[in-house]
Amino acid sequence: MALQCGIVGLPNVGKSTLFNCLSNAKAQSANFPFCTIEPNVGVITVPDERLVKLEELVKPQRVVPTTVEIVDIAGLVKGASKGEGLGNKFLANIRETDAIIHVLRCFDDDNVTHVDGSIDPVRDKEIIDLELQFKDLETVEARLQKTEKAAKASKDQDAKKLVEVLYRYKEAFENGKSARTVELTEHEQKVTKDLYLLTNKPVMYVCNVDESSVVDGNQHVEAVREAVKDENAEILIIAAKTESEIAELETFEERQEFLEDMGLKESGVSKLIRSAYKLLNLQTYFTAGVKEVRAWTFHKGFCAPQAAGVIHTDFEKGFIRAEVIKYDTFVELGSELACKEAGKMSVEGKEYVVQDGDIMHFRFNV
Ligand SMILES: Nc1ncnc2c1ncn2[C@@H]1O[C@H](COP(=O)(O)OP(=O)(O)OP(=O)(O)O)[C@@H](O)[C@H]1O
Ligand SMILES: [Mg+2]
Repeated sequence: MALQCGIVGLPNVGKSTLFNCLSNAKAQSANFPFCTIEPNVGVITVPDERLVKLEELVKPQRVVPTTVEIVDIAGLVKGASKGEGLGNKFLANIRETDAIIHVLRCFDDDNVTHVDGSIDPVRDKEIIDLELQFKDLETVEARLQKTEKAAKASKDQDAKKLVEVLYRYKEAFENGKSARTVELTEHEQKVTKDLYLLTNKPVMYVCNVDESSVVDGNQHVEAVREAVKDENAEILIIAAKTESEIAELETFEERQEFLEDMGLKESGVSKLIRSAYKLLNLQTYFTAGVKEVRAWTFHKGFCAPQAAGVIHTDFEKGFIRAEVIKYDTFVELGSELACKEAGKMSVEGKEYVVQDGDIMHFRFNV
């Protein structure tokens, strides 16, 4: 279930720099547009304080965190949807991701070229949005051509519904709006599921700023905030270049000191990883044995057997029940045994919807 977040933006806005801070794989970062051509994929550990706490309490032989995949995609330019600047290839890369981290250049630096000659993140965002919308319009029109006639002639309600939604999408794109602004009922979602529209993917924005703007932002960040205020999307302010320098420091203490000097408690990329995880609609449950304390990723809304299947398919097939302790209770009482004795371990069946932070023990039979 490896879901991916793609880092998207214009060329030279700091995507690879950000990716480098995230991953140990050093993506090539340089001051010329189109430095990245093949997408770099990083499997990135999700920082989770709960895991640290559980380690203290359980003292296991090892601790295994959960991960999220992030892909550094090449910069898109105006005309990408028409194939400009290897646009089609890069758009295909975006289509393969499950969510978008849209990086916006919010730093002034005459030494770093901007493809459009000036710093204007709102304009930049619109360029990217437009290209993605153009591509989606193409997808929608192609689908209409294929299905419209047949849908009209048939009694198939799903097909009719599909055509109706396709027209709503078309109208949105023609008005410069993204697919995610079109609200759909459950049925409508079902019939349009296989469209895989680019502008339907969840999005968050990263304002890439200079070191001095990292706490309070700057006028570019303000402009972005204003421009996306109706999107209900998260905005993170990160000084990617500075963070990439911090990432080079040897020890955790050195890195922490540097961050504190900047006025930060934790690195921007740490926040970013957690936000990416949330954007993908992922949550974590734990297993906490003396051999191993481990974080597991599941989709929000998974029932216990599905969540068990993340560990092993046998766990799902032979699922009998799950024993669940809430994280806060575990920390409060200090051990599984104490929770059991206090009657704080619940026994749950197939219908149980697993919650973020649950400490799980699965009973199964194969
Ligand atoms: N916050 C920042 N302040 C100043 N310079 C920065 C900042 N972030 C990145 N840079 C610089 O901008 C240049 C471009 O960065 P990077 O290669 O990461 O861009 P990119 O978005 O990956 O570009 P491409 O689309 O061409 O792959 C590099 O020289 C990098 O050091
Ligand atoms: Mg790059």
